[in-house]
This record gives sequence, C-alpha cells and structure tokens, in this order.
Amino acid sequence: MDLKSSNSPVIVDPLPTLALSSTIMTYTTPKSFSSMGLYLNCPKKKPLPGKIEEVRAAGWLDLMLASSPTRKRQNKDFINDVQVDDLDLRYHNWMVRYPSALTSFEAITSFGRGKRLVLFLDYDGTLSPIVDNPENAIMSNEMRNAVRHVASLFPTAIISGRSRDKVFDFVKLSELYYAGSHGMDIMGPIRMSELSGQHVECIRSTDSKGKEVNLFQPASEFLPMISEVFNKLGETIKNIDGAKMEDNKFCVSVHYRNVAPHDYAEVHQRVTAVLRNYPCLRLTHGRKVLEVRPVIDWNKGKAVEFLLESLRLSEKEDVLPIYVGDDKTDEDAFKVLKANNLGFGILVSSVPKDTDAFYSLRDPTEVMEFLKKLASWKEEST
Ligand SMILES: O=P(O)(O)OC[C@H]1O[C@H](O[C@H]2O[C@H](CO)[C@@H](O)[C@H](O)[C@H]2O)[C@H](O)[C@@H](O)[C@@H]1O
Repeated sequence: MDLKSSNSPVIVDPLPTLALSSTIMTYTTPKSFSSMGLYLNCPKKKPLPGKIEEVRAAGWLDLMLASSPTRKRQNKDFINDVQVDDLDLRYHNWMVRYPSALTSFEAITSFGRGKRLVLFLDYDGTLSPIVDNPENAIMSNEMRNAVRHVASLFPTAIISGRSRDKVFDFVKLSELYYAGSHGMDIMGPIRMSELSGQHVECIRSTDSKGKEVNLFQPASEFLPMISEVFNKLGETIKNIDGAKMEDNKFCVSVHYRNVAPHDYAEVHQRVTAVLRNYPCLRLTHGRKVLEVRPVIDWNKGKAVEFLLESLRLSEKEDVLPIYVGDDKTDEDAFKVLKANNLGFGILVSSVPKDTDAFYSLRDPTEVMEFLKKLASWKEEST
C-alpha cells in the first residue's frame, strides 16, 4: 500500500486532531505495508503548541478535565440540591433518547425473537468498574459467570483497548473471542474465505485450549515503532506525579487519572512532543487516558465486522449483533451497527453523553443484570 496515495480513506476522528510538527522524523515508516487498504496517509502535523492556553485552545485540556466524570465527584462539587436535581433531570431527559436496556428489555427481546444474537462486550467500564489503578480492574466472579452463561448461548466477543493477553488474563474465559488493542489484535475462528482458498491476511494459530484459530493483526508492522514510542513516552512522563504508561501491544496508553489537574496540560504537551517525530501514530482520548495508536483505518467497528464475517454471520437478516461499551472508542462499533442497520449499541454511562448507541445502561452492575436477563430469556424461549 502506497502511504502517499491520495485514494486512501481518511480517518475522521471526532476529537481535536493532534497539533504537531512533522519537521523531524527519527523513525522510518514501514515500507512493506500489506495490501488490505487499511493504511492511511501519515498526516502532516501542525506546529506543537507551546503554552497551556494553546493546549486548551486545541480543545484537549477541556476534554482531559471533563473525561470520565464520576457521579460521586460531581455531586461533591455541587453545593446545593437544586444543582444535583438538575443533573438528575438532565440524565433522565437523556434517557428518553437512550432508554435503559433493562426497562426496554421486552422491546429488545421481541425484536430479537427468531434472530441469532451475537454479543460484543467492551471490558473496562463495562465488565469491570473504572478504578484508579488499571492493573486492578478486576472482573467479579459474578460478572464472569454471567458472561460465561451468555457465551454458552450466543457467540460472544470481548473487544478491548487493552492488549489481548491482558484482557484474557482478566476475563479468563476460553469460550469467547477476543480482540485487543482496539480491535487491532483479533483471535477468532478460521474464516470461511480462508477455508475456500481466498487470500486473507491472518495467521493460523492455536488458542489456550489447543483449538485452531485465526490471528488478525493489521498493525503488526508498527510493533517496533510502538515499542520505541512506549519507551520514549515512559521516559518523558516519568517525573509527572501519578502519570502511568500501559503497553497495549499495538497501542500505548498514557494514564493521567492520578495526575493533579494542574499537570494535565503538561502530560499532553510531553506526549505530543514525542509524537511529533511519529506522523504515522495518532493520539486519541479515553477515560482519563491518552491513547497512542497507528494511523490505520481500523477500529472496534471494523473488528465487529471482521468477527461477524469470520463467524459467517454477516449480511444475514436473522442475525442481531449487540455491542455494549462505555468509551469513545466503542462509538466506532455503535456507528457500524447503526449505519448498516445491523443491530444496536448499548452505551454504559451514568452521565449524559453524545452517542450512536440505541440504549443505555448506567454501570457494570446494570450490564451484568442485562446479561443475566438475556440468558434467562434465551433459555425460557427455547
Ligand atoms: O476498550 P476498553 O476495554 O474499555 O479499554 C480502554 C482503556 O481501559 C483501561 O483504562 C480505563 O480503565 C482503567 C481501569 O478502570 C482506569 O484506571 C483508566 O483511567 C481508564 O481509562 C486501560 O487501562 C487502557 O489501557 C485502555 O485503553
């Protein structure tokens, strides 16, 4: 794939784009990119903002400050009941547009009757509550049992920003399909197109139980670059109190959940200063986390399409995919389901948010309740 080709699809990222200079490049862009049409032009980056005001002007600082507000913290900041009531009112108004998947359960199941459901689940904030230390984002046994139960009834996949290995270590269920690194590392079933001899860029492998599976890693040629940038970012943020790196294999997380808000701009500036030398990497924003990833046309939405195809469940009218997730990156999957009228997304949020999901759930506890209800419904209806 020619990186300079003007025919490449362009990623449309709703977040502010990274304001960077492309003057110095220490890393050579991989030349032998595969021919799947996933690789995009490495964008020319704008000059690096020098002052906090410029970080704010680019929209990042407000995003970082607003990221992942918890209900508890908001309530604490509010000084009178009227404002708390106002928040509740806004949430209730929002839920008119994005009704609870629990209270709308009957509508969901009557739509799903006679259809084959496929479940896609995000991990952090969906199956496990958001916690200060990413290493401690443990999934409860009750949630694991609920996921195991639905997976015995419907094809089920976890699609996470974490590395595939790490999310498997948390979930520990071999009966699921896993996509790590925001969908850039998929372990799924052998694709039918492969069996019929068509060329698909997957690696044949075996899972933890020795079953033959396919590995799809569209960003594998970025691995050396990602590992180099991981080290540089670690070095640059090491003396910012509370900042923490996480290696997600094909992407890198820079956590600032435990950083004092007055240092947020500093975190952003240092990260963007490193990235100015890597025009083939881009920066996105999650819940108190900056995420660095390759500029390829691949995301959680594409991973959903890929898995549906691998499972021979794409373009079938009797298939109903449901995606449950809490974060900005899950919106790519919500969009794919909505745009193609395939199925629907459920946003996990306790505050009003713009979303392409159809329904909402407040938190992982409600997600668990929803999964249990789905399992009971399926068992009762067969
Ligand atoms: O796609 P996901 O499975 O939701 O992964 C997205 C990021 O999730 C994790 O970070 C988030 O959860 C942490 C644990 O609760 C929390 O400390 C952090 O502030 C959140 O952003 C994970 O650690 C990241 O690497 C993922 O990119």
